Amino acid sequence: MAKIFQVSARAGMTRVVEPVARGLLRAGVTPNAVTVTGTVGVLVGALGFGARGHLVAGALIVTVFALTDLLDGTMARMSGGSTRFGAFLDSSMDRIADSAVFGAVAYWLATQGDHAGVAAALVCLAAGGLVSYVKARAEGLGMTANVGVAERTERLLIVGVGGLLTGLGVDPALQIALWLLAAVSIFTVGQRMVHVHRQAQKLPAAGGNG
Ligand SMILES: CCCCCCCC/C=C\CCCCCCCC(=O)OC[C@H](COP(=O)(O)O[C@@H]1[C@H](O)[C@H](OP(=O)(O)O)[C@@H](O)[C@H](O)[C@H]1O)OC(=O)CCCCCCC/C=C\CCCCCCCC
Ligand SMILES: Nc1ccn([C@@H]2O[C@H](COP(=O)(O)O)[C@@H](O)[C@H]2O)c(=O)n1
Ligand SMILES: [Mg+2]
Ligand SMILES: [Mg+2]
Repeated sequence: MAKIFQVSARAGMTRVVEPVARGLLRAGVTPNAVTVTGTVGVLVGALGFGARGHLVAGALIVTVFALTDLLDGTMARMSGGSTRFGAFLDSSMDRIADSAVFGAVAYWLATQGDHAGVAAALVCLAAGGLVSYVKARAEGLGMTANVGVAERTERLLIVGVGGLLTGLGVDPALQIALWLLAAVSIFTVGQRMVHVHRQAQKLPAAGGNG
């Protein structure tokens, strides 16, 4: 279901993303520059606006710059230059951006004295990081873990809608979104671990490596 949403959302964005990607390449911009710029933009939106309680502005800025994540890979593929370093940079920058988003939300809730909300944001931060770690570790061991109800796009959308609604005065939308996200993120860790376990059972035993 989550995969169907991602694939169709991505297909819908292609018409916008491809001409922009072509234009940027023509202007001499590199995919890595887009990856880094997108992350800096998310940091500004999350830490500069979201953390200070400007939730609507924060959510909108984060959305615009998070969407540039679709551009870098498209540019790399168009220029025939998808690189290992680019893939590493893209994933690493995603973790920095996600940490800033949930760190900003936790910080803002702390300034409001909402300790339960802070706890929910921290669970989202840790569980979201685990979702990605499990996949990275599985891929490092030659398996896959590209499954789960709460992949990155879904996680950003849930916190984004919650932040936007709370920013517009619909309380406690952000807190509800965070607890929901904490639950589905933990569930996704489980889904990925089961997926990896099934693959590992069919493979010969590894020598060492933890
Ligand atoms: C303002 C909020 C209101 C909500 C309005 C939403 C408007 C947004 C409009 C449309 C949504 C478009 C959806 C885009 C669909 C993209 C589908 C897709 O395939 O995305 C994949 C893409 C690239 O992924 P990568 O392969 O580069 O990344 C991988 C991924 O990170 C993996 O993560 P994992 O699943 O494992 O955790 C990694 O494992 C892997 O290493 C890595 O390579 O992903 C994206 O492009 C992300 C798209 C982001 C979509 C942005 C939506 C943002 C919405 C709200 C954010 C607001 C945040 C709120 C801040 C609040 C501050 C108070
Ligand atoms: N700077 C970059 C960014 C990405 N790539 C390649 O694209 C893949 C990710 O594509 P998305 O459209 O999902 O961002 C990534 O795995 C790399 O192969 C790149 O080469 N350089
Ligand atoms: Mg990308
Ligand atoms: Mg990315």
